[in-house]
Amino acid sequence: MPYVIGIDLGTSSVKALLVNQAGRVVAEATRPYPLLQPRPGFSEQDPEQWVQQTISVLQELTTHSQVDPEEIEGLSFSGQMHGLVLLDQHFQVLRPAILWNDTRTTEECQEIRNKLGPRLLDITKNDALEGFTLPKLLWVKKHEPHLFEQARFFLLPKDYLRFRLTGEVHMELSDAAGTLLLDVIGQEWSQDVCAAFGLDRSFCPPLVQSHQCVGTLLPEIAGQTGLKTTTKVFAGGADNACGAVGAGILTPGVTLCSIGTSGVILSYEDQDRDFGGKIHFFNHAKPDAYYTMGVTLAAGYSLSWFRKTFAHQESFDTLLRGVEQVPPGSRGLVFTPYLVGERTPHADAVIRASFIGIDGSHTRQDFVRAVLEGVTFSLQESIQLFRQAGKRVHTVVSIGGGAKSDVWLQMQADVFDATVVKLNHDQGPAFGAAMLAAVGCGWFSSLDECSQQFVQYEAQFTPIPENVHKYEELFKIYQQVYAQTRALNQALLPFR
Ligand SMILES: Nc1ncnc2c1ncn2[C@@H]1O[C@H](COP(=O)(O)OP(=O)(O)O)[C@@H](O)[C@H]1O
Ligand SMILES: O=C(CO)[C@@H](O)[C@H](O)COP(=O)(O)O
Repeated sequence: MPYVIGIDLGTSSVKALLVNQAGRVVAEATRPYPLLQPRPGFSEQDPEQWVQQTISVLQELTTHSQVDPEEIEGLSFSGQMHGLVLLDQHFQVLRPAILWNDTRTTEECQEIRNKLGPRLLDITKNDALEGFTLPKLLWVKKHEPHLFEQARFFLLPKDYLRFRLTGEVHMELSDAAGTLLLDVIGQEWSQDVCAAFGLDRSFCPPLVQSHQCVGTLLPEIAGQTGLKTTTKVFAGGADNACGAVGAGILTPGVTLCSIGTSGVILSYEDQDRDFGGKIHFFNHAKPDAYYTMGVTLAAGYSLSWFRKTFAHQESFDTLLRGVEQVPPGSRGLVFTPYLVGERTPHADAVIRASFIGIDGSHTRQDFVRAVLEGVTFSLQESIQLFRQAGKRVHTVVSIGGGAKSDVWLQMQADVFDATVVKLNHDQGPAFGAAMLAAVGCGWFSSLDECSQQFVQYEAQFTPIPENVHKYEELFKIYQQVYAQTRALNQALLPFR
């Protein structure tokens, strides 16, 4: 039977899935890599680690799965968005990648808004936010001119990984949408934006569609991974676009909640819509389609930060043990997840997280539940924006590491007041990447057709009316914390 591989280059780890023609996951492998935080607000990774850990997960898939590598027809990618990988004329990486959750670029964002005015929204469909790629380019130009002088072009994380596996340089459309250099509706690099910031068009790599075949594996990569030089490589998509594909979000109606390092609420759009930059608007991995999205910067990261800081050797399952016994509201403890600043609905690089209401009787379980609740409230702020824009949010497909916990899934149903469903596997974006490879290989004529066979839901969580009511009250309290801690965090900034 033929197989495909989906690779998700996440922020905490790379995951790879081996998927058969019936859409079943027959093997999976994961390898972590560290987040480098040299200064508060800085967030970087070493692209070489992405490459080496990907080779390692592919090796594991071919070694442990018993599948003949000849039968693995193709592979594709999903990747953390917006990260800047700067390359010189010899394709050498010039500095560590600056990631999506890095907030050093507030000044550059203002410069972009000032220079482009309303054209920014017309062309790119988005506001200038610290996480996006263009502000990062301008930051390097200003603060590291000696490096910028050597730069010939830039790539995004999974596009760099694909380049290292194939030797071919491209950027894929759904990810290019998050650079602030793309004309999102025209689906081409914006000459206007490039010119406004003195960037030569050759700085932006050739654009490709998600399901497009861009080459095959380099001989040394085939040798190291156990795959074949004939394995076809398809472009792939932004992790949230791939998460939507993997969750079957290919028509309007159903909403996506993804809790990875970030947290995302996403909704399919079949045409251009104007949200005034309040939520992101990007190209989907499905041709000529789009999606809207609100982002919590530290969603799963809030839980992993808590674990690293207060329960270092424990698994997430152990950490979460007993939280179902804690009542909604964590006995009067509220957490806001602003560990690295925030995006939606408060685009604010200075705000930081709080626990409000700590009582001498609170236990660790209360704190853990408060973290889960705070992250979920933050996602509810995006759901509220969607509902205010006239969208009906009645069913939410939940994916990402956070969907591994049934307690968290039930909490999502109660806070969102919507039915929450989970997939029959726990790897949404990697599965979406595998679907792109399946369509690219010609197994299906479209992603919609592939989705009918591949996407299956396993469990459903319905809102518990009593909890919905409690969370409505608690959400009002949660929402006050941002405004009430803003000035305090401004004052604390010099001490960070
Ligand atoms: N068993 C679990 N229960 C609840 N949350 C979990 C569990 N395992 C992982 N997570 C959460 O998922 C996050 C990682 O999700 P993942 O989708 O792998 O992220 P990324 O794609 O950014 O690397 C962790 O930071 C953690 O908060
Ligand atoms: O910045 C965004 C979306 O705009 C993030 O969603 C990144 O794409 C990272 O994703 P995860 O690693 O959390 O899946």
